[in-house]
Amino acid sequence: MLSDPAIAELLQNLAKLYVQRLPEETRLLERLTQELIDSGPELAQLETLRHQLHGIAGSAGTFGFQEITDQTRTVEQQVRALIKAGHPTDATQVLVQSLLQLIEQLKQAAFADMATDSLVADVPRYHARQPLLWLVEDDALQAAEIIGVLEQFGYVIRWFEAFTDAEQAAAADERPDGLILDLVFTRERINAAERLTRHSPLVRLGVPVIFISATDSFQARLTAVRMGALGYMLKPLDIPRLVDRLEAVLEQDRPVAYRVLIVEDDLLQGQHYAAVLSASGMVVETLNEPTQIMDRLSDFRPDLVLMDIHMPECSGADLAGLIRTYDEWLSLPVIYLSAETDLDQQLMAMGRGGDDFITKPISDTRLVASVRVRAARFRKLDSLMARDGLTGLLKHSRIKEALEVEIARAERNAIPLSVVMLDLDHFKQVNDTYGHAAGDQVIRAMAHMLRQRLRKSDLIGRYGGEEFIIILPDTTAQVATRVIEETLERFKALRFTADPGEFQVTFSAGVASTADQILPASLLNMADKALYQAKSAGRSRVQRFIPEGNTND
Ligand SMILES: Nc1nc2c(ncn2[C@@H]2O[C@H](COP(=O)(O)OP(=O)(O)OP(=O)(O)O)[C@@H](O)[C@H]2O)c(=O)[nH]1
Repeated sequence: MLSDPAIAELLQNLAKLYVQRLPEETRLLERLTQELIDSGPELAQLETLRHQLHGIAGSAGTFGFQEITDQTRTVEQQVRALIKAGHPTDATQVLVQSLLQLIEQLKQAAFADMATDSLVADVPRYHARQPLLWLVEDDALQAAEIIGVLEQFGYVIRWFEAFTDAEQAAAADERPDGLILDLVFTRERINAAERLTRHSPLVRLGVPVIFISATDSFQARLTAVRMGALGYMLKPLDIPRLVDRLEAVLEQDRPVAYRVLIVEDDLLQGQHYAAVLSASGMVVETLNEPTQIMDRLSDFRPDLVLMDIHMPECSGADLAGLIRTYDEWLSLPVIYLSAETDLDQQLMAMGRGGDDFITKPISDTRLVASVRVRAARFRKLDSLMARDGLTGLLKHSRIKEALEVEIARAERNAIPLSVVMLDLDHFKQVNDTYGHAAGDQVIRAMAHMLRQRLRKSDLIGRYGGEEFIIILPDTTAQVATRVIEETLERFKALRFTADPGEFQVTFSAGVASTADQILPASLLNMADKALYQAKSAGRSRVQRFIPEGNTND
C-alpha cells in the first residue's frame, strides 16, 4: 500500500505526464480542424474527430482540467449533430470556431502550472494497521490478563487505570478503534464513564464501546446501553468471547480492501484511477490488453471491474458480454467508466452485460464512493454464499476452489505453496463436558485467531465441523510450520469459561508444501496424512509432511 505522500507524488507525476502529452493531442486536433476547413465535413474524418474529442473529454477532467472537458463535450455534440445531418450545414463554421477555441485552451493548459495538490486533497485515506483499543480498568492484574490475550489476537492495547486519563487522551485528539471500559456502579464511576462516552470527542467519532462489569441486572445493562454500549461482558471475563464481540463490532467500522480490476486502454488514466482507489484502501490492478481478461479475472479475483467502453481492439460492452458467457462470473459487477454521455449508447452497453455506468471525468471522491458501494453489495452477497455462518471462513467447496486457483497461480509463477490441515483435539469431549455452545465458541476463537495471525493473502476455510484448511501462497514448509506452531502456542494458552469451569483446547495440524517436492495436486492428501501423524504422535503438535529421501530444509 502506498503511503499518502507517495500517492500525492504519483498523482502529481501522472498529471505531469498528461500535460506532456497535451501538445501531441493538440497537434492532432489542429490537423483534423485544418482538414475540416480545407475539404469540408467528410464522414470518416468527422468520426475520427469525434473519437479524438471523446478521449479528451474523458481524460482532461481526471487530471484537473474540468473546463476543457466541458468545452470538449460541447464540441463533441456539434460534431455528432453534423454526422447526423449527413451534409455540410452552417453549423460547420460554428464547429470550426469552437475547435479553434478548444485548441487555444489546450495550448494554455499545456503551459499551466498545475495545482495538482487539489487532485489529491479529497482522496479518502486509509492506513492498514492493527486495531488500537483503549482499556480502562483499575485492576492491574485483570488488565494484564486482558492485554495479554488481546495481543495474541493481534490487537494493540493502551491501558488507562482511570477514566480521567482516557479523557485527557481523548481531549488530545487521540483516536482508538474501540473502547473497553470496566464499569463499576458507583455514582462517581458512572459519571466518569459518562463523561468519556457521552461528552468526549470520541462520541462524535462514533468509537464503539464495550463494557465489562461484575454486575448483571436490567438496570446495569440499561445504563450501559444509554452510554452507547455495543457489548456488555460479565466478569469473570471470557476473553475469547470478548474477542468475538470485538470482531463483530469493529468489522462494521473497518475499511474493506475491495479488489478492483480496471480495464482501460489509456495508460495514464488507468494509473490515475488505480492510484485514487489504492489510496482509499482498495487493491487495484489495471489491464490494458483486453484479450487477457479471463486470465486476469481468475488470477486476481476482483470484487468489481471498472471497464472503459471505447477501446481500439474490442469494446468494453463486448468484453462485458464475453465475461458473462462464463457462469462463474455471472454476478461479478461490471461498471462502465466512460466518457459516453449518449443515453442510448449507455443502455446498449448495459444490455451487453454491464451493471452500471459512471461518466468520465468523475471526481476522485465520487469514484471511490461509487466503487465502494457496489463492491460492498457484491461482497455481501458473495459472502453469504461462500462463507460459513459460524466462523465467517470459506465453506468447504469454496476453499477447495480457492486451492485450485492458488495451485495454478503457484505453478504459473513458479512460487512455493503450502497447505495446512488443522483439527481441534478431543473436541467431542469439549462438547460432551461443556456443551455445544461452548464448543461453538472454541471454533469461533480458532477462526478469529487464524484470521488475526495470518496474512490477508492467506486463505482459511472451515473444511468440516472442527477441521480447518489454510492455504499459504508463496510460503515454504518451514515458514508455514513455524506460523502454525506459533498459533498453537497462543491458542492453547487461551482459557474458555463455561459450566462447569474453565478449560483449554489444543489442536493438531499437518503441513504440506510444494517446496518439499510434493506435487500440487497431492498437497491436500499429504497435509491430511501429516495431520494423522500429528494426532497419532500425541496431538497438540504441527507435523510437516516430508516425502522419503527429501532433504530440503
Ligand atoms: N460445538 C460444535 N461441535 C461440532 C461442530 N462440528 C462438529 N462438532 C463436533 O466435533 C466433534 C469431533 O469429534 P471427533 O471427530 O470424534 O474428534 P475429536 O473428539 O476432536 O478427537 P480427535 O480429532 O481425535 O482429537 C464431534 O463431537 C462433533 O459433534 C460444531 O459446529 N460445533
